[in-house]
Amino acid sequence: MKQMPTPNSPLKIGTRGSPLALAQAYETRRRLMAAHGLPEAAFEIVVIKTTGDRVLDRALRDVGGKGLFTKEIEDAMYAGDIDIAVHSMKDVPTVQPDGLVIAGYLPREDVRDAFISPGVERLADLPEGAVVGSSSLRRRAQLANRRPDLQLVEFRGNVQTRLKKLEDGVAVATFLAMAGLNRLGMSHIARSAIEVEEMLPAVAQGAIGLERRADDARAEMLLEPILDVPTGQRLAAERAFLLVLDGSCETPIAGLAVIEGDTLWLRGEILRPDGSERITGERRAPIAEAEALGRGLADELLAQAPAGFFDWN
Ligand SMILES: NCc1[nH]cc(CCC(=O)O)c1CC(=O)O
Repeated sequence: MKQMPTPNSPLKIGTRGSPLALAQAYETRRRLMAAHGLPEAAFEIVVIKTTGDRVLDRALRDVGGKGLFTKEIEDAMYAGDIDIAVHSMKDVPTVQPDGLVIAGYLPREDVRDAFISPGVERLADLPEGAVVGSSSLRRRAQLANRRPDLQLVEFRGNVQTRLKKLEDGVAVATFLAMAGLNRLGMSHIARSAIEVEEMLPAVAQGAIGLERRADDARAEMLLEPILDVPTGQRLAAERAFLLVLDGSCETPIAGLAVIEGDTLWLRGEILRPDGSERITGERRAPIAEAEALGRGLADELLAQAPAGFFDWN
């Protein structure tokens, strides 16, 4: 007998409370309802506040530690307060906590970064010395590398806060993931999408992961029909790459795998935090060798990086 959720015993879906996190949880619920022909009441959305949500006054890399957006959610999963957790995979550490597994992923959204500016159409059109806002270490390093003339200022907060800063002239442009904008129905605020050849995205950008307890047979059965296999293959290569480099969302590492027939094509990049140096590479391998592909490319890049490459200087 399959154990389907009922209004008396709904499947509890844990998420952060940000508008993007909620949109991702609703999308997950919508897909589960459609896949199983179940009513909305079979799924309960439970909002959890994380350290990353509480700390708004500092750049997150100064708070320290990994998983600033995931730890409290995982604790709720252990406690049984939630059954599955919906994550932006870009923010999920590569080392999985004991007893929890990423069951798989929803179909991946646009992987590109968005260029957002009231007055400038494209990244390449920014005038000499322009002030741009970003708190992402990856984007800052990539911009400093490509355009050493630009002035970088810290930009945190939600989309509205950032747009207000642009309106107030604090900076002439900023950057967000296209995926988040699309999921929020806000793609119109992107002035243009930045092609991946111009700015390689973060590992796992645009991918939503679904986590569950390793021994939860009901959650496993319910999630199975909504998981996207190609996204899983791409993420396997990208996350293996990231694991070797020991990075997280807050290190200057970029990586993107795409599928070409039965082959995975992985591009990767590491930068000095100040953008003064960039090491790139690419490799192809059969899909079945996704993890070896990721590790191999990471080793190749690390072999070219002098000691202290990731240190601040
Ligand atoms: N680090 C925050 C974060 N985590 C995931 C997304 C966007 C959505 C995604 O990549 O799936 C964002 C914001 C951003 O980079 O604009």
